Amino acid sequence: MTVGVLALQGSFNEHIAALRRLGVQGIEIRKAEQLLTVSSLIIPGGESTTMAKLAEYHNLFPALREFVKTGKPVWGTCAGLIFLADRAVGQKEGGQELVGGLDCTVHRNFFGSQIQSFEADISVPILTSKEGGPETYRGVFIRAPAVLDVGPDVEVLAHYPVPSNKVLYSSSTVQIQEEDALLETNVIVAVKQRNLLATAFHPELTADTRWHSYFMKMAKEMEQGASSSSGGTIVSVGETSVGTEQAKPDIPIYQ
Ligand SMILES: NC(=O)CC[C@H](N)C(=O)O
Repeated sequence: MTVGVLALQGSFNEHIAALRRLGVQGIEIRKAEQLLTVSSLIIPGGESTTMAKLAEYHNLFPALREFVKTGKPVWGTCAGLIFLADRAVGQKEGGQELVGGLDCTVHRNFFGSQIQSFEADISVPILTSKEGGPETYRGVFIRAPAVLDVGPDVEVLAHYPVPSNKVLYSSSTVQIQEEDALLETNVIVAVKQRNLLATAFHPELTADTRWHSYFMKMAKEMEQGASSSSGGTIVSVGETSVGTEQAKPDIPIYQ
């Protein structure tokens, strides 16, 4: 089982380092044909308009769509979430191309501008039940998007409660109401739809590798489901493997 990391722009090195801490080798993907060499893919955070322009320039969109369509596991973080969404609002003038496949609408900069970036502990029951560890996960939200609505096949994995009077955008599911000013709105920040996983925050910038481990297990389960003859092997770096003791991080990360 080999993991590709789209390496056009953004935090692809940090994802590769997080995978390495789990003993998994991440392969940088810059060309369409390289997608044929990996069985799962991570689309990192960064700046989605720039990333889309680069993907367009390198004619990557058809191959990325094909990868998603064939049911291979893909995880989009932040800008990667925007890439995977079927619908996006708050885009720059002229819009931007999306890979799509994930039946949801995202708001590109839901939480505001770069200076409104923040960190918060979010409750992710599925992560705790599958990976153990603390009840909450430290989410790093950098000019983060959010999911405004989801289709029937999309599972919501995490919400971030925002005081309703701070919600900058309203839609059918995310609404601001004067009388609700002191109430909280549960904004969707992590979702899963069959082979697709998406988070509005940046797990690759924390020391906690549970999201990467969760994605690896999801990929492994899907691969085993797809081919009962082979369970797939993780390309290991050093002697560690998924779920074993973590090696010392080799890049600066938020603790
Ligand atoms: N940290 C991120 O990936 C930010 C994404 C950003 N909101 C965008 O439009 O691309």
